[in-house]
Amino acid sequence: MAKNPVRVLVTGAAGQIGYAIVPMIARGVMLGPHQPVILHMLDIEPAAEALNGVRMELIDAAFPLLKGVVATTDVEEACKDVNIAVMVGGFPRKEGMERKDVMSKNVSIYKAQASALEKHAAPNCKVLVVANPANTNALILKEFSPSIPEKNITCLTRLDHNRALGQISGRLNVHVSDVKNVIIWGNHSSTQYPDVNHATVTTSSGEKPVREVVADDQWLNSEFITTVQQRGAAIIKARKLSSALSAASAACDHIRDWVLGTPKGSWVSMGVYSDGSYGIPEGLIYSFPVTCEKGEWSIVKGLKIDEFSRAKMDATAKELIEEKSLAKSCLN
Ligand SMILES: NC(=O)C1=CN([C@@H]2O[C@H](COP(=O)(O)OP(=O)(O)OC[C@H]3O[C@@H](n4cnc5c(N)ncnc54)[C@H](O)[C@@H]3O)[C@@H](O)[C@H]2O)C=CC1
Ligand SMILES: O=C([O-])CC(=O)C(=O)O
Repeated sequence: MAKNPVRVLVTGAAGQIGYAIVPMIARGVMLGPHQPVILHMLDIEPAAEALNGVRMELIDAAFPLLKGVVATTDVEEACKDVNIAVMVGGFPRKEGMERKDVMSKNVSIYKAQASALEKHAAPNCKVLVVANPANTNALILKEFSPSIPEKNITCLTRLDHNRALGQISGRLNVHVSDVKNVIIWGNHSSTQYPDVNHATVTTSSGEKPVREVVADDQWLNSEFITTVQQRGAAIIKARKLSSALSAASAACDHIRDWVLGTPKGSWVSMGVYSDGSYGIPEGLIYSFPVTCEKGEWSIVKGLKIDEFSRAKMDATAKELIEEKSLAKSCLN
């Protein structure tokens, strides 16, 4: 029997990430090759003509899975009955800025869009916030949409997770798919902590700890971490624009694994509402290792945390607490 289409909202759809992600969604990269979709695209009035151009291109691409397109500048219309909301709309940072520098512009957008989602989205809509500062925007969205279950509001740290996998696979000269279970802890910012202490690599003699195979703690504890933390800035420096194809691809990975499940024996990183696991204060959207099954994520429990990791996990939590109060002051 033909499956009912899933309605997927992309905000900021006329922007760079929007332009990269909508064809991925329409081709089944996000929800699988047998799941029809209806795309809802939102942007603001100055981008209306460009948004219409994207709509025309989607028609011209004749995607078999694409059963409809809503392209609008009306947030209420955009949110109507959506099952998945990918929140990309906002202002990207430019060279020399930290992600929290776009805070005042972006948190007010997330406050406003929270109520539209709450009123109009389908029950159990899954929300992924991509726009920066991603964790804090997601927290604001959560606070202003009290009827959306907190488990349904997440932010994107999968790009950082994938960047970490990329760095390890490059260093070991192995396929990226042979490396798994890195962790991004904390904020999607330069304080994030990319942790390889539980990561493994598949070798000809079986699965081995990444730390043992890399055999260079000095590199793993310094250059590897800063490369992942600063990768967004390096892309901005090179492209004069922030990451878009990798961000779009990571957003598809995030939703796909959340909806369809993570492979047995592996986890991914997602920014989720802290339940106090690993001593991280509740009331923050913090990136944890998670597994997903039947459309629900769960934090991987019981991993051993050494002193080095503890300090880094606490430092990024501290930054999120500061961002939270800065965000609240921007909204006053
Ligand atoms: N979490 C992550 O891993 C990543 C996050 N980002 C963030 O994603 C966001 C989007 O990046 P780009 O696509 O490169 O930016 P962009 O500037 O190309 O596109 C953003 C779009 O959002 C639209 N927009 C602005 N206000 C809006 C509103 N109130 N409602 C709907 N749409 C609105 C703009 O008109 C524009 O078309 C930025 O905040 C960027 O920093 C970027 C890369 C990775
Ligand atoms: O760095 C930025 O501002 C864009 C972003 O979030 C990333 O590439 O990780």
